[in-house]
Amino acid sequence: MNKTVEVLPDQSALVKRALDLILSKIDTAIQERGRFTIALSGGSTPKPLYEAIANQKLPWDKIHVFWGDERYVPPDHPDSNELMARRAWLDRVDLPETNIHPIPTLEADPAVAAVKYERHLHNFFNSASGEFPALDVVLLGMGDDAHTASLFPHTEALKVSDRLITVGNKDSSIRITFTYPFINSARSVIFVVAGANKRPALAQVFAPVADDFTYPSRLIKPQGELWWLLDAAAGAELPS
Ligand SMILES: O=C(O)[C@H](O)[C@@H](O)[C@H](O)[C@H](O)COP(=O)(O)O
Repeated sequence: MNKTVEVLPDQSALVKRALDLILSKIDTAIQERGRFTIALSGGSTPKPLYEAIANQKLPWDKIHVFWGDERYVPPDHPDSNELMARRAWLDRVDLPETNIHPIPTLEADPAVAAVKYERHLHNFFNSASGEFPALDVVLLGMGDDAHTASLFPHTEALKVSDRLITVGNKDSSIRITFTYPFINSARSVIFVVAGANKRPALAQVFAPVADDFTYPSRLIKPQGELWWLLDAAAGAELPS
């Protein structure tokens, strides 16, 4: 694992750095493999980043967008990560609809939706059950409880290591999420974290010893690149 931690002076510098890093990953992926694959995170932090990506001139037909997690709500629900990304980015560019791979959230049983998404991923990457295909980038946020994607502290989703996709939960609200081994199969995992409220969780995630199930972002140890992009409010107290 090749880990890089960068603390940027403020949120706009954080967004600019994340944009530049993602643009470089897009160039490399398209040069090397003819396409770029990214899994998006939800929440509030990435919205300005998605808006900034939408302002770029990019080979949209070579870019494929997935989601690393999703709230189990219809795609037109205000809490939907898909809706946020479409409004901030995808609806504003000529990215073909066939390049947008949302997590299904209309099945009565979320477990069926998880299996469907996993099957879709295996078909897209031409991988077999039991294999963990590598996306070019998995973009992650981190909650103030050190959760990432929808891998929340002390939940069953943290124990799933033989699937790509599983059902998660934040208290009683159901989520669909990448498993931590699938996140770790990415070529690059990029955390974008802002705000002083994230400091205590970051201290635990970066501590030499702490419980992974209490601080799930500690489980993210990709064999590829691990980037932590933080604003000063979040990263000020981290040991350099
Ligand atoms: O569905 C979600 O909410 C996200 O995928 C989640 O993992 C998010 O990244 C963190 O909760 C941080 O959220 P903020 O960026 O809003 O702090």
